[in-house]
Amino acid sequence: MAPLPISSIRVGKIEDVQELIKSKPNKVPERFIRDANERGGLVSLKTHFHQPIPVIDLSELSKPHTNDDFVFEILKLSQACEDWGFFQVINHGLEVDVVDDIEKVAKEFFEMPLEEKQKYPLEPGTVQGYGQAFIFSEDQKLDWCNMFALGVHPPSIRNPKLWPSKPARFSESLKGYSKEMRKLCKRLLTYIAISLGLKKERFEEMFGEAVQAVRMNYYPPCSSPDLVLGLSPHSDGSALTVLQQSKDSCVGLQILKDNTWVPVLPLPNALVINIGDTVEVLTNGKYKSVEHRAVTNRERERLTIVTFYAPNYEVEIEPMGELVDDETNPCKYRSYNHGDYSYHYVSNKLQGKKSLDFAKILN
Ligand SMILES: COC(=O)C(/C=C/C1=C(C)CCCC1(C)C)=C/O[C@H]1C=C(C)C(=O)O1
Ligand SMILES: O=C(O)CCC(=O)C(=O)O
Ligand SMILES: [Fe+2]
Repeated sequence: MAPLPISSIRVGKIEDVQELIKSKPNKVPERFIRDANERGGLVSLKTHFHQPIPVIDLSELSKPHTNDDFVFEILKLSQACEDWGFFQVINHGLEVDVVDDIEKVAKEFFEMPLEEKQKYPLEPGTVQGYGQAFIFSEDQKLDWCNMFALGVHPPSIRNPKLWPSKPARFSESLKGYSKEMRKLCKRLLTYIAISLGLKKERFEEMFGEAVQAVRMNYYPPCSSPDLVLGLSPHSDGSALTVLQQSKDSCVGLQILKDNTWVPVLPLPNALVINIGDTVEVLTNGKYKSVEHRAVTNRERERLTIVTFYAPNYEVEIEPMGELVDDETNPCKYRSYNHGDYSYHYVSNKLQGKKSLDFAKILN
């Protein structure tokens, strides 16, 4: 995936949010203040009383496929993917140490002095390094977030200059974590295949050597959370995304359902999974990538660690034949190369589900 021509991109000064709040400004700088139509929006209050995002128990899915519990959980999974595009998984079997450790090193990374973090800069037009991605003009609003993103797998997408030497355990920890996340994504894709009535290896066989990237998002507290956004609304370009929220995380992630922003309440030891654009295309829209965003908190910081899992850049993507029917369910997306989609995705600002227009067949 070729980088964008950096010289043509003028992004103006991108202030580091952690540094900004150290000076305790009495007003949020203009560049972070969202237009009225982007702020707040309708937020569902229902979630304050019950938990609407489906919860999938992976221990039920470890049972023999003929077991009623397995079948019941697969049905729940299929409903979750169809109706929400999001679900949380519990009893995922990930070692506590692996999960805790990445959180610790990520925290240590963001707590380092700015000069240290700036040794790994995210250059305009790229998506790896420390800073803000998806900024393409001087008047584009900024997210109330510092992020650090790295390509992890295959090793050819790694930029070794951006893998930090401090904290000392960072690289080891990230490699160990990514290995476990890769296993989890492969496992989830087998269940998703089964839930669609496909053979369980269907996605893996198609994906080749899957691309995997990690993005660590650090949202400092904001004195006027209603004026800013932690992360702009978007859907993920991946096939599947796994989001880990730090132990003491407050609510921050919101998903757009029926025109309402629904907060995702963090569950202890759970991971949030969402369907990315690639699975939406492969399933001909049966499972949808859902628009989501992050909001900030007046008093509390928030840290999330996000894994994007996607097909190899060489792979041709199109709705799977099994899920298309010329009469009853015609093909809604054209065929394209996943490397081209990745390039398209990272070359445009985050703007809801706009990226997918790349693939939609418009009638
Ligand atoms: C800041 O980065 C992102 O939010 C992001 C980028 C992911 C990537 C890297 C950090 C390294 C190279 C590969 C890749 C583009 C995946 C979001 O990624 C989405 C977009 C696509 C496409 C995807 O698969 O995940
Ligand atoms: O931090 C969050 O809650 C959301 C992160 C996210 O959507 C992303 O990094 O793609
Ligand atoms: Fe996302």
